[in-house]
Amino acid sequence: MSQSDTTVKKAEETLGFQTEVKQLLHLMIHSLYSNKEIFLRELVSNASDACDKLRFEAIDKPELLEGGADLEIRVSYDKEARTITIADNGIGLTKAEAVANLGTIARSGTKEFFSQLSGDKQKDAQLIGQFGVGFYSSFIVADKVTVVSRRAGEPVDQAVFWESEGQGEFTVADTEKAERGTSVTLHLRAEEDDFLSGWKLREVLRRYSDHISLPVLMQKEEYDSEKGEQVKKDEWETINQASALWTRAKNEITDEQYTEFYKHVSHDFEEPLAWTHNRVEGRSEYTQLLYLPKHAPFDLYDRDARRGVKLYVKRVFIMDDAEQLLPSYLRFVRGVIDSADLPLNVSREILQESRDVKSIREGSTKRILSLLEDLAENRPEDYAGFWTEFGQVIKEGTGEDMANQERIAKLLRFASTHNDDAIQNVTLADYISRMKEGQDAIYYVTADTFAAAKNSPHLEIFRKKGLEVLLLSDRVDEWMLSHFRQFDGKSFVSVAKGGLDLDKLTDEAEKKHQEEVAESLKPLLERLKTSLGESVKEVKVTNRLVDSPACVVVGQNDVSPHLLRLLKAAGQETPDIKPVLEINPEHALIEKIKGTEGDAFDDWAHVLLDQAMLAEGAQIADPAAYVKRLNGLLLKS
Ligand SMILES: Nc1ncnc2c1ncn2[C@@H]1O[C@H](COP(=O)(O)OP(=O)(O)OP(=O)(O)O)[C@@H](O)[C@H]1O
Repeated sequence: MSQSDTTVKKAEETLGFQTEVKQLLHLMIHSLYSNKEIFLRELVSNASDACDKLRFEAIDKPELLEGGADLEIRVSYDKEARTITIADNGIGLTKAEAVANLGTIARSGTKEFFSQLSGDKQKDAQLIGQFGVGFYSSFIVADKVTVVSRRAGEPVDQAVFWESEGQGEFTVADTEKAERGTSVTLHLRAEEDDFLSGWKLREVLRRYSDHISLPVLMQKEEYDSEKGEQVKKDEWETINQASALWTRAKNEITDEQYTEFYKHVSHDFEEPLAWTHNRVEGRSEYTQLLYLPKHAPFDLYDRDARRGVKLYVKRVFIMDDAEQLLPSYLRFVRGVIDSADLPLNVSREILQESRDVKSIREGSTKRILSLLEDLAENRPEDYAGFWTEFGQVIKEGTGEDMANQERIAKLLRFASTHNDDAIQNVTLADYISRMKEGQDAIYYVTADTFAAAKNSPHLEIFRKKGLEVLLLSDRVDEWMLSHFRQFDGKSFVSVAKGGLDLDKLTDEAEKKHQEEVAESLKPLLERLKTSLGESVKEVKVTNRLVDSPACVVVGQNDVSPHLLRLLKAAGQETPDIKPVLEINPEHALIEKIKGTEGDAFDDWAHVLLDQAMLAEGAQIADPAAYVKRLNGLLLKS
């Protein structure tokens, strides 16, 4: 007889799953079948979290322990009924919590997650893994799941019964439960008999629960020669090490255990990229076990996303997502920090002001930076993968963490004209080692896209002179450069701003020639300014162009056009900055314009300006007028 048949049930009602749950269930059953064992990891992980939560709540309310402080997880199976049960004596669920937590997904990033699914099983399995499968993974092997739970502190008859076949709906009812905590029973699908074996369950559970600090128990078994099979005994035995992984000595922990622990704390499906495990003594005493994930979560840029690491105080779980323990630009780091100094009743507010937390944050930041430096140095391919996933967030660190700015700067990777492709793999040290004699600045161009940066007319003279330019097209770049002005004594200089001083890189004969040309073009410059009026601040001759007839630049201290566009897109007020039009005296079009008069000259002047704006990636004030003028000129030529 199965559990649901024997349980007292009152006020039974049937409710529908949230649409997203239905979608997730369907996808999971189809995509994760080859990883079906993970349901055990997820359920044991939930049971362990539930015990952690109880231990924490019991600090203030010891009565919640109801006299039983030994927290544990029991796993059993029933061959006849074809069920597996995972039971914990943790915090438990009320009926309302069961309906909310086991019927919906209320998580940031849910929408992005569903929009990224492709229908390709392997890719989707990867994505689902990153998203976190949790409790619902039970349905990979079960065609019915029954949960009976009582929240710690509630009376025996205030327990909840929850059951579902994982299709569209679930049933909830009031019931009774003598022991506090949660018991999850899986009614296995016909083809899942493998799991109905003490040997098989032990094998999988050892792998998935060895890092958990709570004991995981199973009934002892003995071979009965009369029956010719294993028989269960009344005695239970602990099948895992049951000591918190981070408290063990490094040399006693295998990579597999580190990896499993990561999956437990991060809810990630994949292996971590790297980790660092240290016991820190001195001003502040704590243990840190911190991991770098391989892939960025969906909600890396979501303000409400969960971030941060788990905080323990003397091995007692205190809170998830303790974001104060690491700076925001390291928000992707997962793991555990166990402090020996903080009080057990520490709150998020206290964390914000605590000196111990400050020293933990500083220490942990340094450890992560060392881990990244080590990765960059010794596992460059892995670092390249890391950079693709998290590089933009690391760039935030240049402004957020001034104390470590130099170390962060060395971790940065850029695209540049040296390779001319979008892969960000140039370090600032690489750039500096290739600087030309007389060059004292690090040149860069910012644009909305890599293509716009790479094809910017501002780069022409740099390409001609063989000067390398960083090609910046991440949203965070402008922000970064507003905080990060120098590296190794060299300033960052935008190639798109006025006052570009290439003097030292130009020889005397060339300079003389430029001066003569500029002098001879003075009348043309004045005519252009008169024709363009208030649309431009000034018209000048430039030596920065090679193939293009003209470009627009802003003053050295003005906001760049690219930043202006970002600000506008973000709905912010923007200063009204008029560009300077710079013309290329060597270009055939400029030669041609010189000889025109009247309306034709006006048309040329405006076409020149609008083209320069377009090449910059800017919008022009009157596109229709531009097209009309251009067509007129084309017809005449
Ligand atoms: N054994 C349990 N005891 C008490 N509450 C539980 C238990 N199992 C699940 N829950 C509740 O149900 C919620 C949903 O669980 P689920 O495993 O789906 O997601 P999760 O653990 O929060 O996140 P993730 O998807 O990242 O694993 C949990 O957050 C918890 O509140």
